[in-house]
Amino acid sequence: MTLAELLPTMRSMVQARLESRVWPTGTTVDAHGDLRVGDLRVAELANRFGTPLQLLDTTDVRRRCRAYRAALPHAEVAYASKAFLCRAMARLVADEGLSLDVCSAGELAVARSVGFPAERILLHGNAKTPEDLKAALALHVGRIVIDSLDEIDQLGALVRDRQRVLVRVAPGVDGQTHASITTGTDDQKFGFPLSTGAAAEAVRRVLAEPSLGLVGLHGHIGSQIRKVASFEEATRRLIGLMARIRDEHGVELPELNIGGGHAVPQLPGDEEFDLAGFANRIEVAVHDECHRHGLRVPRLTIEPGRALVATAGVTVYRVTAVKNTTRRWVAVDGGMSDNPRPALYGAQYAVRLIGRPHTFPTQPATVVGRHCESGDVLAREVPLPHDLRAGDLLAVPCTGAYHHSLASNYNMVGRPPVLAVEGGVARLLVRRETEEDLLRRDVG
Ligand SMILES: Cc1ncc(COP(=O)(O)O)c(C=O)c1O
Ligand SMILES: N[C@H](CCC[C@H](N)C(=O)O)C(=O)O
Repeated sequence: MTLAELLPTMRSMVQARLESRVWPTGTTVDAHGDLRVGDLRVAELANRFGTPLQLLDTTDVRRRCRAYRAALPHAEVAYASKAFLCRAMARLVADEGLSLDVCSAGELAVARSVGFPAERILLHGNAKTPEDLKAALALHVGRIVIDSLDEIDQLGALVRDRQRVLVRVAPGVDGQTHASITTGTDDQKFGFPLSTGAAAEAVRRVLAEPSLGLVGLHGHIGSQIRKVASFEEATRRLIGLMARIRDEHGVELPELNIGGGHAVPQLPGDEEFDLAGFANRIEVAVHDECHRHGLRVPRLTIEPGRALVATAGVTVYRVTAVKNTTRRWVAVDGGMSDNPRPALYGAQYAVRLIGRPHTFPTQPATVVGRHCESGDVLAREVPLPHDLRAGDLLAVPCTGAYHHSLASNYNMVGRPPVLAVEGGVARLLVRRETEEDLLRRDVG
């Protein structure tokens, strides 16, 4: 055996695979704190591309796309692009044979720029603007998901030929997640409640609009939902409404879209979402309910966002200051402008020192950002080495979904770059936002 052949084996002997569910598959770390993602040294990438840096392990994304398609071979899997979108991501999703859920003319523009098959695009949104609707119609997107009675009139007036639509229903199911990402209950802004008769009324109005072709119902009950039973219950309720539509209008709808929202582990001890159990129980629920009502089985669509990209993302920060006052505050060069989730949803993160060995015991630290808000906290009281100091690198896993897409320019800080890592090769997907970028929009 040559040395080159032996090297991978020798490396794997000293590198421990990070088994934790929050890192991209195959992430390793050695005794020197050398973290490798996509077979690349993260500390080296941080030095080369600067910090904060958002890494996306595209092998991990592909693996998850394939796992979803394999688990639900007869269903349509549409990636909820709000979780993270750029051209490379849209191309990857297209290559993997998934459909795409977009929410604005902007997201549509990204999809269009890479020639994403329009037939496989769904347009969502509770407040679609005329520009959103016109862009979707100009591109001939496959389906538009209607979210208000106003939209029925607005869309009806814009459509030239005929547009296939779904009606978004709030099925009255509480997925037991954070209130700000709960969308299945009656008292929130998305969709038409089932319980009040609003959904049935919306269906009547759509059917009366000759330019709209109603093909199905849609129900997305929220995000970071752990229990399969919540999806099952929503599915059963939506099929119940399909049966009533058949009875009242003589129309059997061919599509049922139950949205996304599958939880991902945020912290190392969190449970993994039971995808196989979900696939099995939803299939059974669909068949049972359809059989009970004498309905033909509709084609199922699901719309995972977070579940496809969250775990593929790792953010790297550099420590700018360590301050011991009431507690140990560790300040980094990013913060709520690249990750507003702790402030918005109380989201929790694991944090790891990388790039150097540490022999000291850990001690609780609160990792804060650089922004002018006391709520700019990335992780509260997490164990970090006792000797942590300015200049150190910290890696935060599970930052692939709703990080770059929720990022802002608060305090005129440019958004971080997104770097794809795959099989030892790094590829810049989105470059760092510069001061020049920020000033370009300021035309006054
Ligand atoms: C209509 C719709 N589908 C799917 C999703 C994806 O949710 P998640 O990323 O939790 O899977 C969302 C959330 O933004 C949504 O609003
Ligand atoms: N729009 C999604 C939730 C997005 C949650 C996301 N913004 C996050 O950071 O968790 C929904 O309606 O369920």
